[in-house]
Amino acid sequence: MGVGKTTIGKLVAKKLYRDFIDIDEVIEKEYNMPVSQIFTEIGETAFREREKSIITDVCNQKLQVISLGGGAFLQEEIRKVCLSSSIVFFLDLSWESWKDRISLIIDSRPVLQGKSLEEIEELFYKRQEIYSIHHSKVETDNHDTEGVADYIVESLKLAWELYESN
Ligand SMILES: Nc1ncnc2c1ncn2[C@@H]1O[C@H](COP(=O)(O)OP(=O)(O)O)[C@@H](O)[C@H]1O
Ligand SMILES: O=C(O)C1=C[C@@H](OP(=O)(O)O)[C@@H](O)[C@H](O)C1
Ligand SMILES: [Mg+2]
Repeated sequence: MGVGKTTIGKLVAKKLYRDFIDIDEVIEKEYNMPVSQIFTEIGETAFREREKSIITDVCNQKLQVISLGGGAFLQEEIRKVCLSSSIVFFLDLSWESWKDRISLIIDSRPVLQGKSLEEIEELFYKRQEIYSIHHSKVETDNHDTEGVADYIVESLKLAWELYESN
C-alpha cells in the first residue's frame, strides 16, 4: 500500500504506449464509491472476491500494465494467475521510508485504519514474505516515481532484447 503501484504503473504504461488498468479503480467505478466505503458498506470479503475475479479476467487479456491493490497477492489464486500470465514487479520500500508515507495514505486505505503504528509495522513485515514471490524486484527508496518507471521500462526492454536474440 502506498509504495507507488498506481502512480508508477500509469507512467510505465505511458512510456510503453500500453493501456493501463488499476484494479482498485475498476472496483471503485463498479460500486461508484471509494475503496474505504466499499469496505464499510459492502465488506472486505466482497471486495476481495471482485478483486480476484477482475484480475483473473484482465490477466488473460491483451498486453497492458496492471496495477494491483497491495492485498491482492495474499490470495494464492491471484498470485498464480499473475505469475503465469504476466511479468510481476515488486516495488520494494523499506519500513523506514514507508513509515513516513503512512500519513499520505491512511485515510484512503481501510486496512490501516484503527491500527497502532506497531500493528501497521507488524502487517508490513508479515506481508514481505508474500511479496518475495515475484519476477523482478525494484528498489524505490530515495527514487522518484519517474526514476522507478524508467528503471522498469529499461529492464523490460533489456529482457525483450535478450529474448529476441535467443
Ligand atoms: N517514489 C515515490 N516517491 C515519493 N512519493 C511517492 C512515490 N511513489 C508513490 N508516492 C506517493 O505515495 C502515495 C501513494 O502512491 P500510489 O501510487 O497510490 O501507491 P499504491 O498504488 O502502491 O498504493 C501518493 O501520494 C504518491 O504520490
Ligand atoms: O493492501 C491492501 O490490502 C489494500 C491496498 C489498496 O491498494 P494500494 O496497494 O494501491 O494502496 C486497496 O486495494 C485496498 O485499500 C486494500
Ligand atoms: Mg494503488
